[in-house]
Amino acid sequence: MEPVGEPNPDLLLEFDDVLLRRGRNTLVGPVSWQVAPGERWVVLGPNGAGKTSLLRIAAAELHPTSGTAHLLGETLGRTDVSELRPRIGLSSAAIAQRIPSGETVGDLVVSAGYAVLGRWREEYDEMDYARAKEMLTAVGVDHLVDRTYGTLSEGERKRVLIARSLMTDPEILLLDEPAAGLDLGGREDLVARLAELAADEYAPGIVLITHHVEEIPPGFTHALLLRDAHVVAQGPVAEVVTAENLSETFAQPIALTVDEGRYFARRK
Ligand SMILES: Nc1ncnc2c1ncn2[C@@H]1O[C@H](COP(=O)(O)OP(=O)(O)OP(=O)(O)O)[C@@H](O)[C@H]1O
Repeated sequence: MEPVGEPNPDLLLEFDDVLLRRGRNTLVGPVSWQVAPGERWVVLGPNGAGKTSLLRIAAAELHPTSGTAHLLGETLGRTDVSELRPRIGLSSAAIAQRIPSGETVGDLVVSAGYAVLGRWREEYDEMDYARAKEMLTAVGVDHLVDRTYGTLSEGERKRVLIARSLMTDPEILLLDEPAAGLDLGGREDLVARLAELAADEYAPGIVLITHHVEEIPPGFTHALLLRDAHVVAQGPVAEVVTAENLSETFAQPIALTVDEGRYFARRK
């Protein structure tokens, strides 16, 4: 076996030749990737490119088949992931599906601090609820605190999930397609909130997955483009999100417009 290097304590994520296989399929990699504090990354790629699989490794939910994944100064496979996970904020469709529809928004956000879905046997104190309210305010849905999750619109749900993933004051925030299923207004609203979060110097490092360049919030600093499990390009967003790189990533000729920090793409 290759010797495993020590993690760099100054990085949030450090992937060295990370490869994920299931049977004969390579879902990810090999990917070498580093995310430093303060960076805001967007991971872009077509359906099936391996984005969610990559994010699940970053969330300590999957271990690489080979290569090394260091997360928050720990090495996957050598550390207790139950201690690592509260330090990682994750919002994904898989989490959303597990939420009981009768759960109130307040309880749902507060329970993140206890790494459980549903409040069931736990009792939370006022400080927890005050923090939950703060997180809901940060994404503009504090007025929904007493509503049940099942009664929320898709856009409201997405924002509540982001508030939930911020509850533990994570060192890194991982958002898997937060704008999926939103209408134009909902998307624009979410992009604006994420741009605010990106500009907040106290916000954690952020990795956001999307299929659409229109969903890249202004202020995001870096991009990684994935196609067929491979990295097409990665680095500073303006250098990476280009018509040429997008054409290669999506396997068709793409024209790109950049306007006031926003990106717009169409097929040529
Ligand atoms: N357990 C598994 N066994 C075999 N193949 C899998 C498994 N899980 C995922 N895959 C395949 O791996 C590939 C990457 O999946 P992944 O969900 O990471 O892609 P994605 O880029 O997030 O896609 P999408 O944009 O459609 O959500 C897909 O082709 C998927 O079918």
